[in-house]
This record gives sequence, structure tokens and C-alpha cells, in this order.
Amino acid sequence: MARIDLDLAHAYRPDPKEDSDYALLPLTMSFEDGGAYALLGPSGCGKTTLLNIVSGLLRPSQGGVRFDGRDVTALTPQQRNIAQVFQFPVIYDTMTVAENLAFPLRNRGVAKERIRARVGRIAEMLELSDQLDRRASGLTADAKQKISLGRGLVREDVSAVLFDEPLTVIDPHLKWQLRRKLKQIHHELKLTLIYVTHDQVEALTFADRIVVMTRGRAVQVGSAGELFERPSHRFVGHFIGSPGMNFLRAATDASGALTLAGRPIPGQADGDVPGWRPDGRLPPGAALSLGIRPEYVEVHALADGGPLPDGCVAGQVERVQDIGTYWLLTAAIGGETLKARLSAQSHPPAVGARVALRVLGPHTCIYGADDALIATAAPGREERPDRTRRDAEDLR
Ligand SMILES: Nc1ncnc2c1ncn2[C@@H]1O[C@H](COP(=O)(O)OP(=O)(O)OP(=O)(O)O)[C@@H](O)[C@H]1O
Repeated sequence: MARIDLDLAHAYRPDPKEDSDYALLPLTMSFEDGGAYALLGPSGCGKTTLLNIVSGLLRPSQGGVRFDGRDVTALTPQQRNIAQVFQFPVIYDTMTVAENLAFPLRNRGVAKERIRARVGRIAEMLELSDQLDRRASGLTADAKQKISLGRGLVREDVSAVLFDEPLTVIDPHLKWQLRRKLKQIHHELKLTLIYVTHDQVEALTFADRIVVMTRGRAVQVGSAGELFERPSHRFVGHFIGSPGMNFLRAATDASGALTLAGRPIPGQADGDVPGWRPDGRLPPGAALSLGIRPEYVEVHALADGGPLPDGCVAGQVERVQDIGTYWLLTAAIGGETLKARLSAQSHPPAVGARVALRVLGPHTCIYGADDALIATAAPGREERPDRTRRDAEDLR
């Protein structure tokens, strides 16, 4: 196993000038020895490029790669001692399942007894034990991909195992089982795993740390809880969660108090809003964006002409959807919309009702004009770090 350090950029075209010429903009990042990582982002954001640079299939146009401090930039995947699992099964049809699993070990001259033990263990983990003597040619695509996963995991001496969307061909139910299985296998084998996916549920279930990428940039590296609670960039807030984070156009007045549509959000002067006190002074007179996840928006009835509760904005209910495990309420606030996830046991307000929506609280995030996080609630606020993993379960 190895610690992997990257300090690089990559452009497929020669002589890159603008950001858009780069598949990967300059980045510095480390994968800790024995960690389970996911590279997550939409199509074309640079995930495969990054994975291929780690494996040695691609040489970065700038900078380099270090394994345990050693410069491996010019080395091949074999020399780097990398195992890879691709989208589609790479196995030998004429061999049995056991022979396929044993292949990477036999290639390296591992002793027979050791091979038998390791193949037995991997087959057991992947529930392939009863198929070990079957010829691979007769197996389903799912079973073949399981063998590919097994071949990737069978060697104990690899620097890292890299997965490029390995569950694409897998049937949805089995996909769910395998995601959990891989997590369990990581805990047992303690291999460094890097897993490319565009599916947030897959990333959040599998990885301890997730690298969120967009347009050639790694915008945040964090645990599921960190990405959910404190997205460091608006893209992360939007991409993680179902639905993603709400963003409202906001500003600060001369004293640094937050305003929406030119009106101060009530309660800030006294610090009365429950759980809300920014962890730094907000710049006065700035154009900002207020981010709050649908899970954390509180919805209260609002009497005509009645005062707005602290930390709230006024809105009108546009839509209420029954999602099964929760209600999804959409409210109009001036020209913008805000979504709130309400408990399935609650009685949501009717469409057309005027409501107060609490947007300031312990989970509010404030973003600057460049979409980067500039403030959250100061410590001491209520934390719900397990939320994302639970949400990932809801989505499956
Ligand atoms: N061999 C190549 N030559 C030129 N451009 C490439 C090459 N491979 C990828 N690109 C471009 O580099 C950018 C990043 O591609 P990459 O395949 O790394 O993204 P990705 O996030 O893995 O996408 P996907 O999920 O669709 O595989 C894209 O704009 C893509 O068109």
C-alpha cells in the first residue's frame, strides 16, 4: 500500500492557455495509505483523466505523481504496482472462476498454498465460493464483473486498487449489495482504494473521503458529513443531496447584516436566530448567496400581516409532493424558489398558503460571488454528521 501525492495539471492539447484547455486544472492532493476514496462528478469533469494519471496509463502534461515520496511519474501501471477494475469485465472465458482469481497471483510467482488461501478468502467475500470450479464463459455479466472485482482485490502487495465505474453493468439490486460489500472488504483488507463514479449514492456509501470534481477542478475533498454540512463551493451543495442545497440571492447591508430582496432577515441584530451566528464578520455591502439544505428549512404558518419569526423569510407554497419517506414542499420567495423536506408524519401546509421559512440557523452556509464558502454558523451549533449517509440509504 502507498500514500499517493499529486501535484499536477493535465491538458490533452499542446500549449494550453485558458482554463477550458485543461482536462485537469492545477491540483495538489494526497490519498492516504489504506484510505477509501471516491472521485465524484458529472460526465467530462476529469475523473478518468485523474485516475489514469494515478495508474500510470497517462502521463500528466505538468507536474508529477509520488508514491510514498518516490517520484513515479514516468513509471507504467505494472511498475507502480497498481491493480485496476474497469467498467466492463476483463476476464479469461476459458479459465474457471478460481483460475481467473488466481491469475494476478500466479503471474507474480506466489506460492500455491498462499494462492489457494487468498482466492478462497476473496471468493467468500464476493460470494463466489460455490462457483469457483465453473468456467467463466457460462456466467452472467454480473458474475463476470464480480470476478473482475475479485481480480482487482486479490493481491495484497499492490500500491492501490483503482475502480473506474465498476458497477455500471451490474443489475440494480446486486449493485446495492456490492457497494456495501466493497465497503466491508475495504475494512477487512485495508487496501488503498480509489473509485470513480458520477453517482453520489455510490460515492457516499463506499468512500471515507470523496473528491468532488467539476470542470477539471477538485472543488472539495471531504467525508460525506463534511460535504453535506459545509459544502466549500456552491457546486458541491448543488451536486450532493436530493434535492441539492437551496441558494438564495442575498446581500449584506453596511453593518454586515444579511438581507434578502433588500430587507434584513429579522433577528440578526440581537443574535436571536436559534443557532445562527456567522463564524466570521460578513463583508458589508457584498453580493452573496445564502445556502440551506431542504432538510434544514423550517416551515411555519404565517398569519396575514403577522410578524416574521426570527431568521425567516416569507413565501408562498407552490407545490407539495409526497415522496414516500418525506414531503417535498416548494415555496416561491419573490422570484426565487426554496425547497423544504418535511417529515412524512407532518401535516404540510396547503398549496397557496403563506408561510415563514427559516433560512438562518445552525446549518446555513454563506457563499461569496466566486461561489466559495465564506461563512457558516459558529461552533456550538447542532451537528448532524450522519445525515448524508442516511440520505444515501433513502435514495437507493
Ligand atoms: N484522449 C483524450 N483526448 C482529448 N480529450 C480528452 C481525452 N480524454 C478525455 N478528454 C477530455 O477531457 C475532459 C475530461 O474527460 P474525462 O474522461 O477525464 O472525464 P470524466 O469525468 O471521466 O467523464 P466520464 O464520466 O464521461 O467518463 C473532457 O472534456 C474530455 O472530453
